[in-house]
Amino acid sequence: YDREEHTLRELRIFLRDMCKKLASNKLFFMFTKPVDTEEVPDYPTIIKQPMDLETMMTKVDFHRYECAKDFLNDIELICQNALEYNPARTSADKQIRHRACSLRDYAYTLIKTEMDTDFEEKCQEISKKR
Ligand SMILES: CC(=O)c1nc(NC(=O)[C@H]2CNCCN2)sc1-c1cc(O)cc(O)c1
Repeated sequence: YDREEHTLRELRIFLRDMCKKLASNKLFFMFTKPVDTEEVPDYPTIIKQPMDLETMMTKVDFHRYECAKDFLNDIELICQNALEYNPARTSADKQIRHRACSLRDYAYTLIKTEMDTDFEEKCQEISKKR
């Protein structure tokens, strides 16, 4: 099996583990599933590109991520969406913004500490060529 496909398979295994770790943290439960537009009808009028951890797990399976950077871009999207949808100075909005920033920092740190730098560089090289 060619070396590049082996590298990308290893990346998918790593990213599924990242998704699982993030989604299993109670702090991030509100980011684990798509926002329910029945419950929150004004959400799609404000947030044009929704993202959540379950959708990210599906994207891993559909080979939509070729490097950790692409994965972290979607984490960034989850975070930005929450900051945009919860701008108020109320404690409710502040807490959700804090959770969103924690998700972002936790994901970056997890990847930085658990992923080999050379491996990510190899993935980015493959991604650039495709
Ligand atoms: C993820 C997110 O951005 C989100 N933001 C919310 N904001 C509010 O409820 C603020 C908005 N300003 C006025 C006071 N309420 S609720 C919510 C959410 C929580 C869940 O448990 C599941 C879910 O799908 C979405």
